[in-house]
Amino acid sequence: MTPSSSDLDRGLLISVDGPGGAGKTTIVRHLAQILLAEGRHVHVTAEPSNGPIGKLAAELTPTVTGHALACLYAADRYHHVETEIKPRIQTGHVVISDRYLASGLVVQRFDGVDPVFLWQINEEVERPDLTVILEADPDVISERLHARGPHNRFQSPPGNSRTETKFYREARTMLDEVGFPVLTLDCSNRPPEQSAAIIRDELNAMLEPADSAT
Ligand SMILES: Nc1ncnc2c1ncn2[C@@H]1O[C@H](COP(=O)(O)OP(=O)(O)O)[C@@H](O)[C@H]1O
Ligand SMILES: Cc1cn([C@H]2C[C@H](O)[C@@H](COP(=O)(O)OP(=O)(O)O)O2)c(=O)[nH]c1=O
Repeated sequence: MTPSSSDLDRGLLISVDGPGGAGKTTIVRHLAQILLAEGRHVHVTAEPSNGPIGKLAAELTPTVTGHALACLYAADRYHHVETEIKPRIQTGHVVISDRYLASGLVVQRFDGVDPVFLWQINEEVERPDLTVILEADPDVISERLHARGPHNRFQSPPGNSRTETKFYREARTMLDEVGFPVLTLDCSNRPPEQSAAIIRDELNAMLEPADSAT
């Protein structure tokens, strides 16, 4: 489907979450290229953000755990929304965030934080127009992580990919309950450009009813 000119001017927030090594950063890059080629204004961002709280969260992730780290990531998310995400949405950009709310509902569970607490500290953040949750066979993820190298302490222990997939499924259930649009995408066997094209198609399908109603 070809987007209309009103689609191209509309600011949106898309988040891409999923286990470390699933392919988030790679797919975000391809999605941005596709949307830019269609004439959209695109802004790619990530969490932890580049702002002061994001930098602190990244720096403290190896040593700070549990509720304190969960609150730090949530604080970064609110600051990220106010200083970077909302201003870009307001100027008509499609903002693509490599990790966002769904990661906030999942990662700190490895430190034993209750998912209801995680929801409560995140529930006022900007609602994404589309939350993409990547899934991949845990053995495929382990291979990709092994080849790339783990980025953080949550990715090293064996079996973590399997647990993380389960946590993301539970996060999806929470997001479904509050009516957030979620696309779960298995990217075990798909090339990343194909996953990006599926996300673009989902986005266009979501925009269609809004446009035809005007
Ligand atoms: N669909 C894919 N098929 C094969 N390898 C992939 C695919 N997507 C990503 N990779 C590779 O897997 C590794 C992890 O990808 P990355 O995008 O960094 O994941 P994430 O951001 O989810 O941690 C990288 O080396 C990347 O090149
Ligand atoms: C957004 C977010 C990230 N994190 C952590 C997980 C990772 O350690 C780090 C993001 O690292 P990153 O390099 O993006 O991991 P990957 O690309 O392999 O997925 O931030 C949290 O612990 N909680 C959060 O809410």
